[in-house]
Parts: sequence; structure tokens; C-alpha cells
Amino acid sequence: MDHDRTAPELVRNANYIDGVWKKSDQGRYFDVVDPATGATIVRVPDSGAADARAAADAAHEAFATWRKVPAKARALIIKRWNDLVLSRQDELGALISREQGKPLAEGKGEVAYAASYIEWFGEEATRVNGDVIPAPVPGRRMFAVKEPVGVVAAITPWNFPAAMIARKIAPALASGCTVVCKPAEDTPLTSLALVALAEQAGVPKGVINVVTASRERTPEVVDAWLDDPRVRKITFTGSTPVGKHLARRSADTLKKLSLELGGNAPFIVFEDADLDAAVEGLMASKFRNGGQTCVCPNRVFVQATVHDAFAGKLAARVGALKTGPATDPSSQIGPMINERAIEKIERHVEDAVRRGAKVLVGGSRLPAVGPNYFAPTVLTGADATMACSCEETFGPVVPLTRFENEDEVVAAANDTPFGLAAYFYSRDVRRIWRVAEALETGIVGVNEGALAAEAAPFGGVKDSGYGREGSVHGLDDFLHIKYICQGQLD
Ligand SMILES: NC(=O)C1=CN([C@@H]2O[C@H](COP(=O)(O)OP(=O)(O)OC[C@H]3O[C@@H](n4cnc5c(N)ncnc54)[C@H](OP(=O)(O)O)[C@@H]3O)[C@@H](O)[C@H]2O)C=CC1
Ligand SMILES: O=C(O)CCCC(=O)O
Repeated sequence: MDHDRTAPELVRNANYIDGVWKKSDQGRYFDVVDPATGATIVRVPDSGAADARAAADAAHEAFATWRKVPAKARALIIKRWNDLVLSRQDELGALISREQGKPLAEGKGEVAYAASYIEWFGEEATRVNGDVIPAPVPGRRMFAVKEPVGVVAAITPWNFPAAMIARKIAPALASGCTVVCKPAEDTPLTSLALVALAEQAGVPKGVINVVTASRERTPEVVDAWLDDPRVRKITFTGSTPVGKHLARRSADTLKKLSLELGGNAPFIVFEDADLDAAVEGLMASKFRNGGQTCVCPNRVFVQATVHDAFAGKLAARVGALKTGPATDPSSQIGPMINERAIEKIERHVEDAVRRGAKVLVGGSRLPAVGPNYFAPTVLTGADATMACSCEETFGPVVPLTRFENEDEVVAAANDTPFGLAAYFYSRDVRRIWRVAEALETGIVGVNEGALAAEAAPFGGVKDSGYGREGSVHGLDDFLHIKYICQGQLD
């Protein structure tokens, strides 16, 4: 690490298994690369099946004792973890920005966001209440108690390397589960740093285990967990094809699954909207993490009567965005995560233009800024035949589609296999409830572009997955319900 101030104790280059920092069984490593420059930051273990099994062994053994630690004691450890994370916000923010590319303010913001989930689930740990059920016959006592499911495998993406770890590992710890985790190839360092802080906070050995792997070896690691009947749950955030693969491969051991998968969020601007507020909301939601967020608007529908006014205001804002590395505090859009991401964005823009869309702003790579940069882009004349309307672009591209009426736009918004988030702007209260109820998504933003909050249930429907993270529902998937029935004693 050259240009940031992250202390060496937070920049780990080892797996963490059974409370020990160790290299992989085979002694292999892979490079973690700075997406802004392509330079190697550090090398971490390229693990395989033996490392995955060792992690599962440790998690299984630790489960026997961790599940019995009183909820209040677990909550105190989680609270200490939260305090340590917040006390290192600047360093962790710099590390996130370094390996993931998001601007420094967003990197630090993600640390606070991650900590909010840790704090939340620390508090929720003490509220895992059961039921006393009225018995249908005299003398009988009936109870429903909640128990941790067991070892949980957390497979996390690169776009929010801290927040995704926090909102998977914190509820697991809170409910009494133990964890094996495999972070994305592109961003293992933040996960390892968070786990180093969990260790300092007093999380006992074996309760959290992290195994890093390159894209090539990831299936070997995850398959070892999928085949292991001791792993009782998978919590995954990432692409829909990988999520479906995990669901199929979990069938033989009937694991519980939480799948937070891709989106194709519609953002609808009705003619009765406050156009300036709609532009603000779109800027906040679309350009968060450079457009690499599963709840980012992917299709923007604007009613014909206000289309040109909205497009003009939006183009002015998007054209003024500053693209550059996290080392420059004025950067608002960082590099995309890797060459594959840039290629997908470029393919979507080229396809849209070939099918008749017009580039209002941007439209191409920015090689003068660096290898993985794409200009913030606004397209007009987008339609449902274009790749940018059917697939998640995951980049800073806003395709505008003109619409005439409410029925037409709701049908278009729902015309996708995905169902994670949707947004619309309107000042008509009757329309607000009608449209919010008609949209087939797990999350709806009404006159609001920034929806994220630890107290809110986050998750989708249809091909965007199932299960909810955060909120009072966020522990449900880590628990099962046991019915205890006591008969009459003489
Ligand atoms: N819902 C969301 O927040 C996210 C959505 N996406 C969508 O997916 C697209 C592709 O991104 P990508 O990073 O390739 O997403 P992936 O779904 O491939 O990666 C997410 C996680 O799954 C792991 N993984 C990949 N293949 C397997 C496998 N066969 N078995 C088990 N685990 C696996 C990855 O490991 P490794 O990194 O080592 O391959 C990573 O930890 C994006 O453009 C975006 O559209 C991506 C990330 C997050
Ligand atoms: O799945 C993602 O893209 C990360 C979650 C973003 C959020 O919490 O808003």
C-alpha cells in the first residue's frame, strides 16, 4: 500500500481459519489489483477445496459453543466490532476505495453504512423471541423457540465489500450461527480487514472464517461448502446465473438460501413530478458507486410531455460529473471494477446506438483518465429491444425511454424477469399508491432515490432472488423454529 494510510495490521494477505491467519494449503496466491491503475496492491491466498473444508471444520466445531453464548454476550461482542469498525473509518474507507475504485467519500460512507448493519444486528441479537402458544387441550404447554441454523456460507460481491460482509456476517453472529466466507476475487482486502477487527472485538476462534480465492478457484471452494451437509445455509449477493447455480447445487443437502441477485430497476418520471427533485433522485441512485449497484436505475422512463425538459436538466448534471481516481478528492465517478465490466458497458452503448438510440452525453471509454474508466452517459430513444433495457448494465449509463401513459409505463417497468428495486416520481397521491402497488419489485422508491437503510428490508422478487437483509426480518433466514410440546405431568 503506497498512497493511503491504512495500517499494515488491517491489510492482511492470509486466510483466517480457526482463529489463525494462514496461507492456503497449496501455497498459491493471486494478485489483488487497483482498478484505477491496474497495479497489484498485494497478493492473497488462492485457496482450494482443502482450505474450504478446514474453514467448515472450524465453523462446525465453534458452532457447538457459540450457539450457547447468551444473546447479550454475543451482542456485546458485536457492539465492540461496530465500535472498532467506526474507529477505523478513514483507513477502511481508503482500503475500499483502493481495491474497489469508488471515490473516497463513498468509501468512507460505505464503512458507516456497513457499521450500521453491525450495530443493528447486535441490537437484534437480544430480541430473538419465541411464542407461547395457547394449547388446544388441557394441561399441555406449547412453545415455538428459535434456534440458529448452523454453519452459514457467505459469498459476497465486489461492489460493496464492507457492507455485504456486514449484513451477512453480523446477523449470522447475532443469531448464534458460525460463518465461512468467500469474498469476491476483486475485493478480498476489505473483508480480511473487517475480520481482523472482529478478532480484536473478541469473536472467538472458528466463529468467522474467511477463505480467499481467484475467479478460477472460487467454484472449487464454494463447491466444497455446497457438498458439505454441515453447511446449513448460503447467503449470496451477486449475479442471477451464479445465484441459480447455488440454488440448484444446494438441493441435495437442502440448505436454506438467501439470494440477493441482479436487478433491472425502472425509474419513472410522471408529468406531475417535481422534475428537479426527479433529476436529483436519479443522480443519487444511478451514479452511486459509478452505477455498479444492484438497485441502480437501469431503465429510465419519462412521460412524453416532460421528456425534453427532463433530458436537458439531466444532461447538464451528468455532463458536469468529474471522473477520476479515489486519490483525487474531487472525483465523483471512479473506475469500473475491471475490463469485463467496461466491455459490458461498451457493448450496451454500442448496441443501443446501433438500434437507434442517440448519445446526449458521454458514450465512450476515457483512456486518458485510466484503463477502466467510462464517461457518464445519457442516451435518448432507448427501447425494450436494446441490451441496456434487458440486462443490468452496471455502469454510469442512463438510457431514456419516452412513454405516453401510466398503464403503458407500468407494463413496461414490469416487463423483465428481474424484480429488485423500482423508483417513480409523482405528486398525485392516488397515482402514488396505485403505481407502488402495481410494481413487481421488492423495493419501491417514491419521490426518493436513496433507499438504503439498515432498518429497511432489502431484497427482491422474481429473478432478483429471495430473502431479506437488514430490518427486523434480517435474522429470519439464520434461524429455524422449533416447536416444543410439553404434555401434562401428574
Ligand atoms: N446483486 C449485486 O449486487 C451484484 C450483481 N452483479 C451482477 O453480476 C454481473 C457480473 O458480476 P460478477 O462479479 O461476475 O458476479 P458474480 O455473481 O460472478 O460474483 C459474485 C460472487 O460469486 C462468486 N462466484 C462466481 N462464480 C461462482 C461459482 N460458480 N460458484 C460460486 N461462487 C461464484 C464470485 O467469486 P469471484 O469474484 O471469485 O468470481 C463472487 O464472490 C455484474 O455486471 C452485475 O450485473 C455483480 C455483483 C453484485
Ligand atoms: O447489492 C448491491 O448492489 C449492494 C447493496 C446496495 C445497497 O445496500 O443499497
